[in-house]
Amino acid sequence: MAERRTGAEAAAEPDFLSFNDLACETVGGKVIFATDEWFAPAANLLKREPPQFIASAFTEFGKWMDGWETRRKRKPGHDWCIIQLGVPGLIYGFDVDTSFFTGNHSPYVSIQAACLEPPPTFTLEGDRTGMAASSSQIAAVDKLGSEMWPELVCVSELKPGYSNCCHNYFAVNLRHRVSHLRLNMFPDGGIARLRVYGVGQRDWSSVSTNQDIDLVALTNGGVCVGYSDAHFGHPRNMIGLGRGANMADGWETARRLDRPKELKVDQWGILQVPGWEWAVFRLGHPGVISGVEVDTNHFKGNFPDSCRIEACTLTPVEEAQCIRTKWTLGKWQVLLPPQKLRPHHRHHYRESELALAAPVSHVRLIIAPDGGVSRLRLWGRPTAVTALLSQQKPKSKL
Ligand SMILES: NC(=O)NC(NC(N)=O)C(=O)[O-]
Repeated sequence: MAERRTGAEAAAEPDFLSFNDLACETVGGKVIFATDEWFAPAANLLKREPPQFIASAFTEFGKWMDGWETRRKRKPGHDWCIIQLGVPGLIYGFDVDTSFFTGNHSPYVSIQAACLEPPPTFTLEGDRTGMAASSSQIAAVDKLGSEMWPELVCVSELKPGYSNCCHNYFAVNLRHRVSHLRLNMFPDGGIARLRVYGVGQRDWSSVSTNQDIDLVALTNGGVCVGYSDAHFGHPRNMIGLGRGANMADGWETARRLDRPKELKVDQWGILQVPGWEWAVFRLGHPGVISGVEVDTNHFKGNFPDSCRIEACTLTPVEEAQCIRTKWTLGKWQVLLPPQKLRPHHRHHYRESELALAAPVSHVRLIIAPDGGVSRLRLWGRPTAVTALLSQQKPKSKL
């Protein structure tokens, strides 16, 4: 479902919301332990879809709620759960979303983190509504010592889930790889979603430099670091796992208002328009790109007329400067020259169609004039970072 936001809402949002949700069920995130799931199971915390409320929905345990909701505690202690991230990595911030929990939201939370190698093997299965942790689950989870994990969010008050204030954002400063979280609610109550915004960190030592890999995939550490418009869908959706589930699982901009009243095309059939939309990604690892896929899956009446891709190499300091200046600076070179696009179609571009054969660290997808793209795949080989110091040369003049 598309999340439609007002300009004021977007302006109040922290920068870390552009990063990937490392805990989402669609990237393999799962809840492996929860003390109590009486009213609604903890697995709901990681659902991709925005929370919903169905006034008439009840279960045999109480009101059906789209989140994690425990029973009103009548004994000492508090409720907590352990979440295994789908993509281990660096965490920049959280959104503890209490949507629709009013009168039953958790008043306080804290979040602790650890990097567990190898990950614990226990898991929760099936519909857990009405359940509580069994003694064998408690014995298994006790071995993790999660009570002592470092705190990323100290005990903090939550706002109830009224539509204008249901997001509780927490920025994180720790720069260590995290694979597991412990979410504590004090003392009990409900939380609709936990979004864990960060950048995946994979172990590149196991990847051969002769192996083609999708360098921009979120599972490989790719991340969106800027965009012009995300009205109906955020560009980070394009680097998610597998094919897009629906239109909401892609990048979709608003219709541009500067489109001419009467449209004209050039000799290659590409629309002549004054404006375009763009999204910039940092690759999970710098590399030479030898194959591109632009997938307009589900975008049938709203696919872009054309796209092109540019690339460059940036140091972290240069990237920070570009972000500060909203990407008005840059040293972009053409990777994929303008291409006419088709609706609901996977477009593949081979090495011979690409214009750059040097290692790059960042790419910019440009669509004209506007529209939706479901997935962007950039196949290539990771290069040693030292290779980036060699000069980038365009393959041919375009
Ligand atoms: N009406 C309610 O939501 N009550 C209870 N919660 C659910 N889900 O039934 C509660 O006491 O927190």
